[in-house]
Amino acid sequence: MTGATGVQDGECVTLELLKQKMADFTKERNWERFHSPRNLLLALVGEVGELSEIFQWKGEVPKGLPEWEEEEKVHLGEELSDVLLYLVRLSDVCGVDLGKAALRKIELNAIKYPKPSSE
Ligand SMILES: Nc1ccn([C@H]2C[C@H](O)[C@@H](COP(=O)(O)OP(=O)(O)OP(=O)(O)O)O2)c(=O)n1
Repeated sequence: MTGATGVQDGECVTLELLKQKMADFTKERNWERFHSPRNLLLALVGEVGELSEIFQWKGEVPKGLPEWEEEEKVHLGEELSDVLLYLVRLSDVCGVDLGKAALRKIELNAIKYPKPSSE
């Protein structure tokens, strides 16, 4: 089953697929002129603000969000997606391979913050 997403159940959603879908979405609407690096960065920051609003005034919430209504979780997924999609698109228009850059950064993090030595 692919449902509305075009992705098979159990199939991994790759950054490459999201990048291609965002590129197609933009081209089909002739919006490429709006998707400049600066505009995308501002859009990304705006969506981070919308994501923050969901948690605003709630205080600390337990992992898994057990007390949240389904509707709130759907909304959370939408705002997380907006952030991810603008990040993927920003990386693309800047010519940065986000997946490779992120893997490299994880390596750098591991060097900067070594595992505790076993006693
Ligand atoms: N110029 C644009 C406008 C929108 N989008 C895409 C990327 C985001 O995933 C989503 C953002 O759409 P909206 O600006 O309508 O923001 P919201 O979906 O958050 O709506 P609202 O701000 O009304 O909650 O659409 C895009 O790629 N380029």
